[in-house]
Amino acid sequence: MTHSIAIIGASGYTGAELIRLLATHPSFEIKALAANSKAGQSLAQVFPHLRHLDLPDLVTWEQIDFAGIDLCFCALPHKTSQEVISQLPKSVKIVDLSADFRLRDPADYEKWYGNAHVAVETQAEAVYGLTEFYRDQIKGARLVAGTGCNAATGQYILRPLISGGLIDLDEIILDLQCGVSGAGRSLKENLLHAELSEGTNAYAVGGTHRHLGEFDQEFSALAGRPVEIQFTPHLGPFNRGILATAYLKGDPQAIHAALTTAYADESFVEVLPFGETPSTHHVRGSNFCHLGVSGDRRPGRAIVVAALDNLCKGSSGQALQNANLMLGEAETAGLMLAPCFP
Ligand SMILES: NC(=O)C1=CN([C@@H]2O[C@H](COP(=O)(O)OP(=O)(O)OC[C@H]3O[C@@H](n4cnc5c(N)ncnc54)[C@H](OP(=O)(O)O)[C@@H]3O)[C@@H](O)[C@H]2O)C=CC1
Ligand SMILES: CC(=O)N[C@@H](CCC(=O)OP(=O)(O)O)C(=O)O
Repeated sequence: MTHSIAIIGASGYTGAELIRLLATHPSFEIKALAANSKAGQSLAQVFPHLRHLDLPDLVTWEQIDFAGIDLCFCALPHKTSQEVISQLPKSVKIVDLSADFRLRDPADYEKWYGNAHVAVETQAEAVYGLTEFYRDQIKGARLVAGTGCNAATGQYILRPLISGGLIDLDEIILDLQCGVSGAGRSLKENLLHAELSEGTNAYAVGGTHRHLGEFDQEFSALAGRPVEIQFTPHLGPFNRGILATAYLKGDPQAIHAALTTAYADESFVEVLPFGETPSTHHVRGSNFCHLGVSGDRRPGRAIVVAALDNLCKGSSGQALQNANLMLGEAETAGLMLAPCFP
Protein backbone atom coordinates (compact mmCIF):
# COMPACT_ATOMS: atom_id res chain seq x y z
CA MET A 1 0.00 0.00 0.00
CA THR A 2 1.32 3.45 -0.92
CA HIS A 3 1.13 6.29 1.62
CA SER A 4 0.98 9.96 0.62
CA ILE A 5 3.48 12.14 2.43
CA ALA A 6 3.94 15.89 2.90
CA ILE A 7 6.99 17.65 4.33
CA ILE A 8 6.68 21.11 5.87
CA GLY A 9 10.07 22.75 6.35
CA ALA A 10 11.36 20.86 3.33
CA SER A 11 14.03 23.47 2.48
CA GLY A 12 15.99 22.98 5.70
CA TYR A 13 18.67 20.42 6.57
CA THR A 14 16.35 17.88 8.15
CA GLY A 15 13.95 18.40 5.24
CA ALA A 16 16.72 17.56 2.77
CA GLU A 17 17.55 14.44 4.76
CA LEU A 18 13.91 13.35 4.81
CA ILE A 19 13.69 13.74 1.03
CA ARG A 20 16.94 11.77 0.61
CA LEU A 21 15.60 8.90 2.75
CA LEU A 22 12.14 8.90 1.20
CA ALA A 23 13.57 8.83 -2.32
CA THR A 24 14.14 5.08 -1.98
CA HIS A 25 11.32 4.23 0.41
CA PRO A 26 9.26 1.31 -0.92
CA SER A 27 5.80 2.63 0.00
CA PHE A 28 5.99 6.35 0.86
CA GLU A 29 5.34 8.83 -1.91
CA ILE A 30 6.08 12.55 -1.47
CA LYS A 31 3.05 14.55 -2.62
CA ALA A 32 3.86 18.01 -1.24
CA LEU A 33 6.89 19.98 -0.08
CA ALA A 34 6.49 23.25 1.82
CA ALA A 35 8.90 26.02 2.69
CA ASN A 36 8.82 29.63 3.80
CA SER A 37 11.29 32.02 2.11
CA LYS A 38 12.00 29.38 -0.56
CA ALA A 39 8.36 28.66 -1.42
CA GLY A 40 7.85 28.92 -5.17
CA GLN A 41 11.26 27.42 -5.99
CA SER A 42 11.88 24.01 -7.51
CA LEU A 43 13.63 21.27 -5.54
CA ALA A 44 16.62 21.55 -7.91
CA GLN A 45 16.94 25.25 -7.06
CA VAL A 46 16.84 24.65 -3.33
CA PHE A 47 18.82 21.39 -3.29
CA PRO A 48 20.86 20.83 -6.48
CA HIS A 49 22.01 17.45 -5.11
CA LEU A 50 18.40 16.21 -5.32
CA ARG A 51 17.75 17.41 -8.87
CA HIS A 52 17.40 13.85 -10.18
CA LEU A 53 14.16 13.40 -8.22
CA ASP A 54 10.85 14.10 -9.90
CA LEU A 55 9.14 15.94 -7.04
CA PRO A 56 6.75 18.89 -6.76
CA ASP A 57 7.99 22.47 -6.39
CA LEU A 58 7.99 23.98 -2.92
CA VAL A 59 4.81 25.75 -1.81
CA THR A 60 3.67 27.34 1.44
CA TRP A 61 2.10 24.93 3.92
CA GLU A 62 -1.27 26.71 3.53
CA GLN A 63 -1.27 25.68 -0.15
CA ILE A 64 -1.10 21.95 0.58
CA ASP A 65 -4.30 19.95 0.00
CA PHE A 66 -4.22 17.81 3.12
CA ALA A 67 -7.25 15.78 2.02
CA GLY A 68 -4.90 13.46 0.14
CA ILE A 69 -2.13 13.32 2.73
CA ASP A 70 -1.70 10.38 5.13
CA LEU A 71 1.28 11.67 7.09
CA CYS A 72 3.07 14.99 7.35
CA PHE A 73 6.63 15.50 8.57
CA CYS A 74 6.95 18.92 10.16
CA ALA A 75 10.55 20.21 10.18
CA LEU A 76 9.99 23.79 11.31
CA PRO A 77 11.69 25.87 14.01
CA HIS A 78 10.18 25.37 17.44
CA LYS A 79 7.34 27.82 18.28
CA THR A 80 6.42 28.05 14.56
CA SER A 81 5.81 24.31 14.61
CA GLN A 82 3.12 24.40 17.31
CA GLU A 83 1.38 27.28 15.56
CA VAL A 84 1.26 25.37 12.27
CA ILE A 85 0.47 21.89 13.64
CA SER A 86 -2.48 23.14 15.69
CA GLN A 87 -4.06 24.30 12.39
CA LEU A 88 -3.58 21.06 10.43
CA PRO A 89 -6.56 18.70 9.92
CA LYS A 90 -6.85 15.97 12.56
CA SER A 91 -7.13 13.36 9.82
CA VAL A 92 -3.40 13.72 9.10
CA LYS A 93 -0.80 11.88 11.14
CA ILE A 94 2.15 14.08 12.09
CA VAL A 95 5.77 13.49 12.95
CA ASP A 96 7.14 16.75 14.33
CA LEU A 97 10.90 17.20 14.37
CA SER A 98 10.91 20.35 16.49
CA ALA A 99 11.06 20.69 20.25
CA ASP A 100 7.45 21.81 20.56
CA PHE A 101 5.76 18.58 21.66
CA ARG A 102 8.59 16.79 23.50
CA LEU A 103 7.93 18.10 26.99
CA ARG A 104 4.74 16.71 28.46
CA ASP A 105 4.26 19.51 31.01
CA PRO A 106 3.62 22.91 29.35
CA ALA A 107 5.30 24.56 32.35
CA ASP A 108 8.51 22.67 31.48
CA TYR A 109 8.19 23.88 27.90
CA GLU A 110 7.91 27.49 29.07
CA LYS A 111 10.84 27.05 31.46
CA TRP A 112 13.23 25.72 28.80
CA TYR A 113 11.97 27.56 25.70
CA GLY A 114 10.97 30.90 27.21
CA ASN A 115 7.51 31.18 25.69
CA ALA A 116 4.10 29.84 26.68
CA HIS A 117 2.88 26.86 24.66
CA VAL A 118 0.02 27.84 22.35
CA ALA A 119 -1.18 24.31 21.53
CA VAL A 120 -1.54 22.65 24.93
CA GLU A 121 -4.43 20.42 23.82
CA THR A 122 -2.44 19.13 20.87
CA GLN A 123 0.54 18.59 23.17
CA ALA A 124 -1.60 16.30 25.32
CA GLU A 125 -1.89 13.74 22.51
CA ALA A 126 1.81 13.74 21.55
CA VAL A 127 3.98 10.66 22.06
CA TYR A 128 7.70 11.10 22.70
CA GLY A 129 9.57 9.82 19.64
CA LEU A 130 12.52 7.83 20.95
CA THR A 131 11.48 4.78 18.95
CA GLU A 132 13.21 1.98 20.82
CA PHE A 133 11.57 3.00 24.10
CA TYR A 134 8.12 4.23 22.97
CA ARG A 135 7.47 1.79 20.12
CA ASP A 136 4.03 0.58 21.21
CA GLN A 137 2.68 4.09 21.85
CA ILE A 138 4.14 5.39 18.58
CA LYS A 139 2.31 2.68 16.61
CA GLY A 140 -1.07 4.10 17.71
CA ALA A 141 -0.17 7.78 17.77
CA ARG A 142 -1.49 10.61 15.61
CA LEU A 143 1.28 13.01 16.67
CA VAL A 144 4.82 11.95 17.47
CA ALA A 145 7.38 14.42 18.85
CA GLY A 146 10.86 13.77 17.52
CA THR A 147 13.52 14.04 20.19
CA GLY A 148 16.38 16.49 20.34
CA CYS A 149 19.43 15.03 18.63
CA ASN A 150 21.65 15.54 21.68
CA ALA A 151 18.84 14.23 23.86
CA ALA A 152 18.55 11.05 21.79
CA THR A 153 22.29 10.39 21.97
CA GLY A 154 22.42 10.77 25.73
CA GLN A 155 19.36 8.63 26.25
CA TYR A 156 20.74 5.73 24.22
CA ILE A 157 23.61 5.62 26.72
CA LEU A 158 21.75 6.28 29.91
CA ARG A 159 18.22 4.88 29.79
CA PRO A 160 19.07 1.17 30.26
CA LEU A 161 21.58 2.05 32.97
CA ILE A 162 19.10 4.14 34.95
CA SER A 163 16.34 1.53 34.55
CA GLY A 164 18.74 -1.20 35.65
CA GLY A 165 19.99 0.69 38.72
CA LEU A 166 23.56 0.32 37.45
CA ILE A 167 24.94 3.83 37.97
CA ASP A 168 25.09 6.50 40.64
CA LEU A 169 22.24 8.80 39.61
CA ASP A 170 23.79 11.84 41.27
CA GLU A 171 27.12 11.53 39.44
CA ILE A 172 26.20 11.47 35.76
CA ILE A 173 28.34 13.66 33.49
CA LEU A 174 27.61 13.89 29.76
CA ASP A 175 29.88 15.70 27.37
CA LEU A 176 29.01 15.99 23.70
CA GLN A 177 30.13 17.42 20.37
CA CYS A 178 27.55 18.17 17.70
CA GLY A 179 28.28 18.91 14.05
CA VAL A 180 27.28 22.30 12.70
CA SER A 181 24.28 21.01 10.71
CA GLY A 182 22.67 20.55 14.13
CA ALA A 183 22.13 24.31 14.16
CA GLY A 184 20.09 24.27 10.93
CA ARG A 185 20.51 26.02 7.59
CA SER A 186 19.66 29.60 8.49
CA LEU A 187 22.45 32.18 8.48
CA LYS A 188 24.20 32.79 11.78
CA GLU A 189 27.47 34.66 12.41
CA ASN A 190 28.99 32.02 14.68
CA LEU A 191 28.44 29.42 11.95
CA LEU A 192 30.55 31.23 9.35
CA HIS A 193 33.38 29.03 8.09
CA ALA A 194 36.03 31.41 9.45
CA GLU A 195 34.54 31.33 12.93
CA LEU A 196 33.77 27.63 13.06
CA SER A 197 36.46 25.70 11.22
CA GLU A 198 39.77 24.78 12.91
CA GLY A 199 38.29 25.36 16.35
CA THR A 200 35.62 24.26 18.80
CA ASN A 201 33.69 25.76 21.69
CA ALA A 202 31.33 24.77 24.46
CA TYR A 203 27.89 26.34 24.49
CA ALA A 204 24.88 26.45 26.80
CA VAL A 205 27.18 25.72 29.75
CA GLY A 206 26.02 25.71 33.35
CA GLY A 207 23.02 23.47 32.87
CA THR A 208 21.21 25.77 30.46
CA HIS A 209 20.86 23.64 27.30
CA ARG A 210 17.20 23.09 26.35
CA HIS A 211 17.70 19.35 25.98
CA LEU A 212 18.12 19.14 29.75
CA GLY A 213 14.33 19.49 29.85
CA GLU A 214 14.09 16.19 27.94
CA PHE A 215 16.75 14.51 30.07
CA ASP A 216 15.05 15.63 33.30
CA GLN A 217 11.62 14.46 32.10
CA GLU A 218 12.75 11.06 30.85
CA PHE A 219 15.37 10.13 33.44
CA SER A 220 13.26 11.23 36.42
CA ALA A 221 10.34 9.14 35.13
CA LEU A 222 12.61 6.10 34.75
CA ALA A 223 14.21 6.49 38.18
CA GLY A 224 11.00 7.40 40.00
CA ARG A 225 12.75 10.38 41.57
CA PRO A 226 14.36 13.60 40.27
CA VAL A 227 17.53 13.00 38.26
CA GLU A 228 19.63 15.96 37.13
CA ILE A 229 22.67 15.21 35.02
CA GLN A 230 25.59 17.52 34.22
CA PHE A 231 25.62 18.18 30.49
CA THR A 232 27.79 20.37 28.27
CA PRO A 233 27.52 20.41 24.45
CA HIS A 234 30.30 21.57 22.11
CA LEU A 235 30.05 22.82 18.57
CA GLY A 236 32.17 20.51 16.42
CA PRO A 237 33.94 21.80 13.30
CA PHE A 238 32.33 19.11 11.12
CA ASN A 239 29.04 18.95 9.24
CA ARG A 240 27.31 15.83 10.51
CA GLY A 241 27.51 13.76 13.61
CA ILE A 242 27.27 13.70 17.37
CA LEU A 243 29.82 12.13 19.66
CA ALA A 244 28.75 11.93 23.30
CA THR A 245 30.88 10.76 26.21
CA ALA A 246 29.35 9.83 29.55
CA TYR A 247 31.43 9.60 32.74
CA LEU A 248 29.70 7.27 35.15
CA LYS A 249 30.08 5.65 38.57
CA GLY A 250 29.25 1.99 38.05
CA ASP A 251 30.80 -1.32 37.07
CA PRO A 252 31.99 -1.11 33.42
CA GLN A 253 31.44 -4.79 32.62
CA ALA A 254 27.93 -4.73 34.10
CA ILE A 255 27.20 -1.58 32.11
CA HIS A 256 28.43 -3.21 28.91
CA ALA A 257 26.31 -6.29 29.59
CA ALA A 258 23.21 -4.20 30.31
CA LEU A 259 23.54 -2.16 27.12
CA THR A 260 24.22 -5.28 25.05
CA THR A 261 21.07 -6.91 26.42
CA ALA A 262 18.94 -3.78 26.06
CA TYR A 263 19.74 -3.37 22.37
CA ALA A 264 20.15 -7.02 21.36
CA ASP A 265 16.99 -7.01 19.24
CA GLU A 266 17.33 -3.48 17.87
CA SER A 267 18.11 -2.88 14.20
CA PHE A 268 19.82 0.47 14.64
CA VAL A 269 21.58 0.55 18.01
CA GLU A 270 24.86 -1.38 18.02
CA VAL A 271 26.89 -2.04 21.16
CA LEU A 272 30.57 -2.51 20.29
CA PRO A 273 32.84 -5.11 21.92
CA PHE A 274 34.07 -3.95 25.33
CA GLY A 275 36.85 -1.37 25.04
CA GLU A 276 36.12 -0.30 21.45
CA THR A 277 35.09 3.29 20.83
CA PRO A 278 32.65 4.65 18.25
CA SER A 279 33.34 7.39 15.73
CA THR A 280 31.05 9.77 13.87
CA HIS A 281 32.77 8.51 10.69
CA HIS A 282 31.21 5.08 11.24
CA VAL A 283 27.59 6.26 11.37
CA ARG A 284 27.60 9.21 8.96
CA GLY A 285 24.58 9.30 6.66
CA SER A 286 23.02 6.29 8.39
CA ASN A 287 20.37 5.56 10.99
CA PHE A 288 22.78 3.68 13.25
CA CYS A 289 23.84 4.60 16.76
CA HIS A 290 27.07 3.01 18.01
CA LEU A 291 27.79 2.61 21.72
CA GLY A 292 31.19 1.80 23.24
CA VAL A 293 31.95 1.00 26.88
CA SER A 294 35.36 1.19 28.55
CA GLY A 295 36.64 0.94 32.10
CA ASP A 296 38.52 3.72 33.83
CA ARG A 297 41.86 3.41 35.65
CA ARG A 298 39.83 3.99 38.81
CA PRO A 299 37.77 0.89 39.64
CA GLY A 300 34.00 1.32 39.71
CA ARG A 301 33.95 3.97 37.00
CA ALA A 302 33.00 3.65 33.37
CA ILE A 303 33.15 5.71 30.21
CA VAL A 304 30.43 5.21 27.61
CA VAL A 305 30.74 6.84 24.18
CA ALA A 306 27.91 7.13 21.65
CA ALA A 307 27.98 8.22 18.02
CA LEU A 308 25.09 8.95 15.70
CA ASP A 309 24.28 11.21 12.77
CA ASN A 310 22.25 14.18 14.02
CA LEU A 311 20.45 14.53 10.68
CA CYS A 312 19.56 10.85 10.47
CA LYS A 313 19.17 8.88 13.72
CA GLY A 314 19.08 12.20 15.58
CA SER A 315 16.16 13.63 13.59
CA SER A 316 15.02 12.61 10.07
CA GLY A 317 15.92 8.92 10.29
CA GLN A 318 14.22 8.67 13.66
CA ALA A 319 11.23 10.52 12.17
CA LEU A 320 10.99 8.02 9.33
CA GLN A 321 11.38 5.07 11.72
CA ASN A 322 8.41 6.46 13.67
CA ALA A 323 6.37 7.16 10.53
CA ASN A 324 6.90 3.56 9.43
CA LEU A 325 5.41 2.38 12.71
CA MET A 326 2.50 4.84 12.55
CA LEU A 327 1.56 3.66 9.05
CA GLY A 328 2.01 -0.04 9.73
CA GLU A 329 5.11 -0.50 7.60
CA ALA A 330 8.32 -2.34 8.51
CA GLU A 331 10.18 -0.16 11.00
CA THR A 332 13.38 -0.34 8.95
CA ALA A 333 11.80 0.55 5.57
CA GLY A 334 13.94 3.09 3.73
CA LEU A 335 16.48 3.14 6.54
CA MET A 336 18.94 0.31 6.00
CA LEU A 337 21.49 2.60 4.33
CA ALA A 338 25.12 1.78 5.00
CA PRO A 339 27.07 4.67 6.53
CA CYS A 340 28.94 6.93 4.13
CA PHE A 341 32.65 6.33 4.86
CA PRO A 342 35.08 8.06 4.99
N1 LIG B 1 19.42 20.01 12.41
C1 LIG B 1 19.37 19.00 13.29
O1 LIG B 1 20.33 18.23 13.46
C2 LIG B 1 18.13 18.77 14.10
C3 LIG B 1 17.04 19.61 14.01
N2 LIG B 1 15.94 19.39 14.79
C4 LIG B 1 14.79 20.29 14.71
O2 LIG B 1 14.12 20.09 13.46
C5 LIG B 1 13.56 21.32 13.02
C6 LIG B 1 14.12 21.64 11.63
O3 LIG B 1 15.54 21.76 11.76
P1 LIG B 1 16.49 22.10 10.54
O4 LIG B 1 16.05 21.39 9.34
O5 LIG B 1 17.85 21.93 11.03
O6 LIG B 1 16.18 23.68 10.36
P2 LIG B 1 16.51 24.63 9.12
O7 LIG B 1 16.74 25.99 9.71
O8 LIG B 1 17.58 24.03 8.29
O9 LIG B 1 15.14 24.64 8.28
C7 LIG B 1 13.98 25.27 8.78
C8 LIG B 1 12.83 25.08 7.82
O10 LIG B 1 11.68 25.73 8.35
C9 LIG B 1 11.19 26.67 7.39
N3 LIG B 1 10.65 27.82 8.10
C10 LIG B 1 11.33 28.67 8.90
N4 LIG B 1 10.50 29.60 9.42
C11 LIG B 1 9.26 29.31 8.94
C12 LIG B 1 7.96 29.90 9.09
N5 LIG B 1 7.79 30.99 9.85
N6 LIG B 1 6.91 29.34 8.44
C13 LIG B 1 7.07 28.24 7.66
N7 LIG B 1 8.29 27.66 7.47
C14 LIG B 1 9.35 28.19 8.11
C15 LIG B 1 12.36 27.03 6.52
O11 LIG B 1 11.90 27.50 5.27
P3 LIG B 1 12.78 28.47 4.29
O12 LIG B 1 14.14 27.89 4.21
O13 LIG B 1 12.05 28.41 2.99
O14 LIG B 1 12.74 29.83 4.91
C16 LIG B 1 13.07 25.66 6.44
O15 LIG B 1 12.42 24.85 5.49
C17 LIG B 1 13.91 22.38 14.06
O16 LIG B 1 12.86 22.52 14.98
C18 LIG B 1 15.13 21.77 14.74
O17 LIG B 1 15.29 22.25 16.03
C19 LIG B 1 15.85 18.31 15.62
C20 LIG B 1 16.88 17.43 15.73
C21 LIG B 1 18.13 17.61 15.01
C1 LIG C 1 25.09 22.46 16.93
C2 LIG C 1 23.73 22.77 17.49
O1 LIG C 1 23.35 23.94 17.60
N1 LIG C 1 22.96 21.75 17.83
C3 LIG C 1 21.64 21.91 18.37
C4 LIG C 1 20.94 20.57 18.42
C5 LIG C 1 19.89 20.40 17.39
C6 LIG C 1 18.57 19.89 17.93
O2 LIG C 1 18.35 18.78 18.35
O3 LIG C 1 17.67 20.83 17.90
P1 LIG C 1 16.30 21.08 18.65
O4 LIG C 1 16.28 20.55 20.01
O5 LIG C 1 16.20 22.57 18.68
O6 LIG C 1 15.28 20.44 17.81
C7 LIG C 1 21.66 22.45 19.77
O7 LIG C 1 22.49 22.03 20.56
O8 LIG C 1 20.75 23.21 20.10
